[in-house]
Amino acid sequence: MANEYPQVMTIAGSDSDGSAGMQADMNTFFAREVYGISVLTACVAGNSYGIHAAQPLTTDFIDAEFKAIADDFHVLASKTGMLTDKQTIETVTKNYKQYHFGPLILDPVIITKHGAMLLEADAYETLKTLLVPLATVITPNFFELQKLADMEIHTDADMITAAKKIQAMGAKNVVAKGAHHIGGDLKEVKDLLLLESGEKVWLSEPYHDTEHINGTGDALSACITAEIAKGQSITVAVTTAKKLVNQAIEHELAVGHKYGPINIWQMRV
Ligand SMILES: Nc1ncnc2c1ncn2[C@@H]1O[C@H](COP(=O)(O)OP(=O)(O)O)[C@@H](O)[C@H]1O
Ligand SMILES: Cc1ncc(COP(=O)(O)OP(=O)(O)O)c(N)n1
Repeated sequence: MANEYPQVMTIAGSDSDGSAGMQADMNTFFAREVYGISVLTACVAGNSYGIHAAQPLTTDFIDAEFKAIADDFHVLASKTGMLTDKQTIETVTKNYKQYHFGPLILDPVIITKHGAMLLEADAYETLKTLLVPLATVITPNFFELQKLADMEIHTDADMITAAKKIQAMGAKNVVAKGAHHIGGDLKEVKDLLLLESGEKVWLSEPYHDTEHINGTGDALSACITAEIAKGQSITVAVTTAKKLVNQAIEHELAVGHKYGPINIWQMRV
């Protein structure tokens, strides 16, 4: 029977090494047993050593992808990834408002953990004003949190202040990642979930000392998207994603010669 299987969508760039971007999103959707649909925004040429080149797709082509999906599928939840520039953000916003693609999980990809910039600096304001207000969940990493909230973060209290600032921009629920960058204790990795109600939940998992952590942010936001599409609450979806990404980091996958991917097969259980 048509349209019975949970369908989710990623609006993201392709990462040629398979570790991050659309590839990580689709692998995560598969692992979490939802059907993944994709709007490709850009292509990245890279490998485990880093990113070599990036090419955005035209806005006309992105429009055509959205239309094709809207004409045929019943998307229950969606997520964003790499959006490159102002024009792409404007196009994504226009399409998101025009069609029905369910709750938006906004992964505000600005920079990878190895320092590659995936969003042009003059697009940060556009991201804040157009897409942040549409987000049911936003998942900034430590750098993105500071950029979006326009403040430095040194303490847990700063994390909370920054998350509240992003909520004030219109995002309903904020997952502020990477509190382990604060202080020297690397036994655990802590993220803050600031819920729409104002409740704060600290999510903690063991820290793993490995270089194979490409795509963690993508897998986390894709897993949240999948769990929400399956009907889970925000708290359960985020807690499940945090636990499963941790499992995928713990059982690392050795492919490539430098910074490898996480092991998304571990996210099936
Ligand atoms: N070395 C690590 N060990 C355990 N968890 C980690 C490690 N590095 C990142 N994480 C977790 O992976 C998730 C994604 O966070 P992060 O890597 O900061 O995002 P991004 O990929 O967007 O930069 C977070 O839940 C974070 O706590
Ligand atoms: C095409 C593409 N999109 C996103 C990323 C970054 O992925 P993310 O999981 O947010 O960050 P890292 O864990 O890879 O730092 C990417 N590399 N390529």
